Amino acid sequence: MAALATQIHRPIVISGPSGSGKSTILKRLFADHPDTFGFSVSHTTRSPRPGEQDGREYNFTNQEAFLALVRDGSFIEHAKFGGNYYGTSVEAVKDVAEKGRICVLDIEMEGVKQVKKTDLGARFLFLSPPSLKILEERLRGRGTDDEESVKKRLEQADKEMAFAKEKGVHDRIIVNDDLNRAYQEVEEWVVDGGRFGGQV
Ligand SMILES: Nc1ncnc2c1ncn2[C@@H]1O[C@H](COP(=O)(O)OP(=O)(O)OP(=O)(O)O)[C@@H](O)[C@H]1O
Repeated sequence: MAALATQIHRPIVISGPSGSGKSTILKRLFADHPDTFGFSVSHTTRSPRPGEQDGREYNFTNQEAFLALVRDGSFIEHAKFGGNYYGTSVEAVKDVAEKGRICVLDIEMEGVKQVKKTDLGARFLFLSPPSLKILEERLRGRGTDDEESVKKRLEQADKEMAFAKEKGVHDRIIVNDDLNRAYQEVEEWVVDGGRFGGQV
C-alpha cells in the first residue's frame, strides 16, 4: 500500500500555555527552514474579503455545511468568533503533507486530544515555561493582554501543564528558559537529522 503523505511529512503539533513562546520559536524555525513547513487552511463561515481566495486564505463555507462537518467529526478544533465559525479540518492537514510540506499545528490541549484520535501520525511537542511565575511575567511583558485575560491564561496554563505531565501525551517536552537554547532543542527535535520524524 502506498504510504500516507502524512507518514512521510509527519505533522508537528506544538502546544503549550499561552505565552510559553510558541510563536516566537516557530517564527524562527520557519525563517531558518523556508519551504519546509506549512500551516493548514482553516474553514470559516465568514465572507471572503477582497483579494481572499477560497482554499488559499480560508476554505469558505456556509453554516449548514460547517455544522455538518462538525457532526462528522471532521474538525480537529473549531470555535465561533464574532458570529462566525472557524475550524481546522483533518483533511486540511493532510493537504499540507500532500504538497510535500510538514504541517505545523499550534493548538491547545483539547486540539491535542483530537489529533490523537486521527490517523495523522503527528509528532507532539510541548513547550513549557520555566515556571508559572515567569510565564506571568512574560505575558505581562508582551503587553497584549489585559488583567482579566492574563488571569484566564494563567488558569488555563495550570491545566495544560498538568495534562502535559500525563504519560504518553507528548513525544517531547522542551522548557523555554533561555530562548536560544530552547530554540536549538526544538530545531534539533523537529529536523531529526534530516528525517523530520519520517517513518517511511
Ligand atoms: N525564552 C524566553 N525568554 C524571555 N522571553 C521570552 C522567551 N520566549 C518568549 N519570550 C517572550 O514571551 C512572550 C510570549 O511569547 P509568544 O507570544 O511567542 O508565546 P505563545 O506561546 O505564542 O503565546 P500564544 O499562545 O498566546 O500565542 C513574548 O513577548 C516573547 O517575546
